[in-house]
Amino acid sequence: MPISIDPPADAPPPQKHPKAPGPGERTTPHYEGCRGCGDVPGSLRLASWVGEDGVSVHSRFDVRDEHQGAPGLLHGGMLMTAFDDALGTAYTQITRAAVTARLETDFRRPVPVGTTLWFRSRVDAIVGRKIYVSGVGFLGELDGEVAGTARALFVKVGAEHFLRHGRPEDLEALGAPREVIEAARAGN
Ligand SMILES: CCCCC/C=C\C/C=C\C/C=C\C/C=C\CCCC(=O)SCCNC(=O)CCNC(=O)[C@H](O)C(C)(C)COP(=O)(O)OP(=O)(O)OC[C@H]1O[C@@H](n2cnc3c(N)ncnc32)[C@H](O)[C@@H]1OP(=O)(O)O
Repeated sequence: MPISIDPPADAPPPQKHPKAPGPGERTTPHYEGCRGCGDVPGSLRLASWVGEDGVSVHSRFDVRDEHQGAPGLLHGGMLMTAFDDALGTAYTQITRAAVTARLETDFRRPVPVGTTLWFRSRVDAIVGRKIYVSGVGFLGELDGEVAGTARALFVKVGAEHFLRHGRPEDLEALGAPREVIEAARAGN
């Protein structure tokens, strides 16, 4: 039985981080090696901007041949990747690193190759380490026909999460401080 990811009704509205970009500005990838939003081979190259309200985020994903699952159609897992990244980008405007604990996606319309998918994502609540985020994906234009919807729970983690489970060389490429990389190499 999955644990509920319904946001608590009485949680205060999330406030954007003071250093986050303002309305209409492009967001930066959370990690250049990310296959969702980084500028690397195999990436979906999701691009995101802060919404008019300064808190929500909208994102663009151009669906290409390499994203097919069935002939001429977007793979469902690729759509989930796009949602994961779009929803993740929404929370990074508000708070520090967190990882996806649960991601629920409803697939409402098939998405043909050549489509531009647009997403609107917002943080619904933050309670302790738990970040509740939801989003909608639209065919062709923001607020166009709905291709899918998603909800996610992200759980805040510290640097030790990446040190313990990731690879030192990736931390190095990220420009992490020397002591962080050495600790990772030593297995601490
Ligand atoms: C040093 C350099 C650092 C560099 C950082 C660079 C980049 C940052 C990276 C990413 C973040 C940035 C942006 C995000 C953008 C894009 C999205 C991509 C994100 C991903 O692609 S990320 C990969 C996939 N992801 C995982 O690889 C997670 C694997 N997993 C775990 O690592 C653990 O599972 C963890 C940590 C999640 C929890 O473990 P834990 O031991 O810390 O905490 P615990 O289990 O106590 O859960 C705490 C509370 O969350 C509730 N909870 C937990 N899981 C739940 C579930 N499934 N459903 C409902 N509720 C759940 C519990 O019920 C409890 O709730 P309560 O406190 O109320 O009891």
